Amino acid sequence: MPAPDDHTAAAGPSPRLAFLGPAGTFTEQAARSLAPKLAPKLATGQQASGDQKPSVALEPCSTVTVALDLVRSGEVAGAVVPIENSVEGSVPVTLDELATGDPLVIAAEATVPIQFSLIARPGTTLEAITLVGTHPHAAAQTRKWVASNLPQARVVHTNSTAAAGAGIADGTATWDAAITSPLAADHYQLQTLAQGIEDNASAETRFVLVTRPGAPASPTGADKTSLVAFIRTDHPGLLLELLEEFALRGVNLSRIESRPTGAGLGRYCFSIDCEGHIAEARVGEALMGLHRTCDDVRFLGSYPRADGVRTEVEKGTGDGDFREAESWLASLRNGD
Ligand SMILES: O=C(O)C(=O)C[C@]1(C(=O)O)C=C[C@@H](O)C=C1
Repeated sequence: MPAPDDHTAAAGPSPRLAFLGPAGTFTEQAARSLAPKLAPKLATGQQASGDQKPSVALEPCSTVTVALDLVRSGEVAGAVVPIENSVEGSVPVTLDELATGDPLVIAAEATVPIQFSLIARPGTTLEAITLVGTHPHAAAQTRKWVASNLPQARVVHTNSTAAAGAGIADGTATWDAAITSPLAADHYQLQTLAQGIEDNASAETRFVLVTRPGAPASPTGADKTSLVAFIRTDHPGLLLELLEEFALRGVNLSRIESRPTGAGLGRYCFSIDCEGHIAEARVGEALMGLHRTCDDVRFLGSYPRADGVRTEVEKGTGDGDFREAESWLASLRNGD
């Protein structure tokens, strides 16, 4: 179990929220914004009147796997982990952890704009840097800047961006500089050698709040549903059939990607986000269709979209349309 940082620790009965740490990760920023969703009454870090502790205690973890295992074992109420970056794509470890092991669900999502800084011990010059530490997603998002400004340097991957900064601060790092969030420089008392070094200035990462399974929050009209479909047998048109379950019911997909199941070469599952809530008929019917035709469907939660964009319900696919069609069918069956 990682030691909580002093700025995040809290004693007593506060619910605990794990996140990919250490302090200063982008995930910590997301965890702070998602914490109120775990304990809706009080926000993280907000001191209640008198001596009361912050409502949610943030628990930095060394990896996504460690954070999610703490949720599975019940040691924490939830975990915030990165799932998708607008430049580098999905975070495979998160998709795979959610697709396997004891079931977990997504309760909420948040997006964080991503800007990177190059940080090092005070006095370090760009010319002196031969090794740079950072998270693989951050390395991919700063590749061009590093090639132009640190052509002599090699990049080594760390568990998170802040872990690379922490390593320099505590003297355990083999690297001379770290690519981190701008906040990490202050936290680890390192010097910012360059800021805004991201190759794409509008990059953002989506983070999810993961909990043990429970009833999803009520529909808001601007929701997303996540699931993993494990196919039965590979055959021509399989992906088309899967997509048809959604298309026929007017359900728009916001993400679909195949991931290996680990059972052998060519054995894949599909990780899917679609617009809408499982409580809505068209989404429920699409899931039932998948349930009938797939080997297994893992429901990963229905939760409000971070961007608040309301789902456009196509004509003929609203809950009322499904109800009307059902009563029409019943009347035919009853001979009315
Ligand atoms: O290392 C961090 O600071 C993280 O929060 C992880 C993470 C990621 O997994 O993509 C988050 C956002 C950035 O894209 C880089 C790294």
